[in-house]
Amino acid sequence: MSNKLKVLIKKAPGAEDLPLPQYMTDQSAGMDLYANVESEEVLKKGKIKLIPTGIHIQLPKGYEAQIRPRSGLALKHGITLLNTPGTIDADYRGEIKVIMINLGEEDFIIQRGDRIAQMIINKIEEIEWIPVKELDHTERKDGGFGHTGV
Ligand SMILES: O=c1ccn([C@H]2C[C@H](O)[C@@H](COP(=O)(O)OP(=O)(O)OP(=O)(O)O)O2)c(=O)[nH]1
Ligand SMILES: [Mg+2]
Repeated sequence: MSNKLKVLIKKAPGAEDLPLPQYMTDQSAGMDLYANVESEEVLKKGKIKLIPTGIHIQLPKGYEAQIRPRSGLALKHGITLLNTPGTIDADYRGEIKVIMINLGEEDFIIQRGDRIAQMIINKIEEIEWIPVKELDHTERKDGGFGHTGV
């Protein structure tokens, strides 16, 4: 057994033919997700569609998954994810779906099994608030939003 993090995964009914999310190269950060659509879906220019990926996962407590767009689809077709990065909570047991939006000039066809997005698993910190009246002084103070120039 490798020392990689083990994550339980279950295919959605009818998605048995789709591959599990996959790293496409040796050191890819993201695993590509596949479209679990019937045969094809048209994502019309300017429109949003929720596209299922055919997987349910059980992340260990203290982890999240992020769903991010694929840059090739963004650059070539103006296809991105509306809520990027999408957040998959460790207690979510539903099918992972992606909110796709077509910002390109043409309608875009999503075929069953197309690689539509990528998923990154991260460790997260659960925090507890400590309410105070004053915070630490810094040089920046409340400067932000380009206060150092652009
Ligand atoms: O791109 C996404 C984003 C979210 N989810 C699922 C997993 C996630 O754990 C759940 C809730 O997501 P989020 O917290 O972003 O949405 P919300 O609007 O706050 O819904 P909720 O009130 O259910 O938390 O929906 C997806 O399948 N795809
Ligand atoms: Mg939420």
